[in-house]
Amino acid sequence: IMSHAWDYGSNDGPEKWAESFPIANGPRQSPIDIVPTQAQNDPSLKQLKLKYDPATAKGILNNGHSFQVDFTDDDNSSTLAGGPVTGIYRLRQFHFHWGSSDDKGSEHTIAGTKFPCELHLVHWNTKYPNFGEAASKPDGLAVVGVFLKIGSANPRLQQVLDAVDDIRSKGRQTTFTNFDPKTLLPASLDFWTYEGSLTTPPLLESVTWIVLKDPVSLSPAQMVKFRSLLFTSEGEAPSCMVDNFRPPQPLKGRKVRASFK
Ligand SMILES: NS(=O)(=O)c1cc(F)ccc1F
Ligand SMILES: [Zn+2]
Repeated sequence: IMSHAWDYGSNDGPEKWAESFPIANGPRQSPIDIVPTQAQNDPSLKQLKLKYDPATAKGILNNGHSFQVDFTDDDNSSTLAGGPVTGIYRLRQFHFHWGSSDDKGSEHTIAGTKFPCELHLVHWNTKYPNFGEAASKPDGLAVVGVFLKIGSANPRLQQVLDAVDDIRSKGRQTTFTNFDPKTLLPASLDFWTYEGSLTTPPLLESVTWIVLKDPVSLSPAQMVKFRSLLFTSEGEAPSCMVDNFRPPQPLKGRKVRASFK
């Protein structure tokens, strides 16, 4: 079989990942269930500073596990600073996780509540030379998580979803430019933060998670659009890209801090 073939199905799904990626049972795995009453307000947390230049949006790709919008990251045009991190982190890509029905789909949960979709904006620490190097360091990555809930249509998200028809199958990509991911964020940047990992193999324990408290909305029709993507390549028997979320992992003594009261 292909080396390190993993998926979300019943055979090679999350319960099996530890066989190829033993870190799956590590001390700082993601996602987690966030319990607001157990999060500690930390007044030392700075305001989250996000600066995104729409000109850095480059392309949109179906990678067989999700779809992602990639950004040029060869300068500090699109960055994250402040919040729980020190230094400057560069935006690399954003992607989503979603369910086959509206009652599941998010990776993080809030006191057991699942959302139909979750957005991840992936940034890497510029103290390292590139994303690949940073991804193997304990302070290498910072991922902003945003919950999406069913409600009114999200016009900004529609620009992303309009590109989905061109990348239906695994391996398809197309250009995607002039997009400001800040328009996908809620009004408030209140967040919870904890030390965790990538939520897909290789599950590297290099992520400072910054999960926004407030969700943004999308319409049922927009949710259906996510579910029109395929895990499979052209020519393979089609398999709908749905339920591409890892369930919450053990906290193992970690503290979740809140930027708000
Ligand atoms: N879902 S995630 O934000 O943890 C993630 C980001 C990457 F860049 C690569 C793998 C991942 F699983
Ligand atoms: Zn993700």
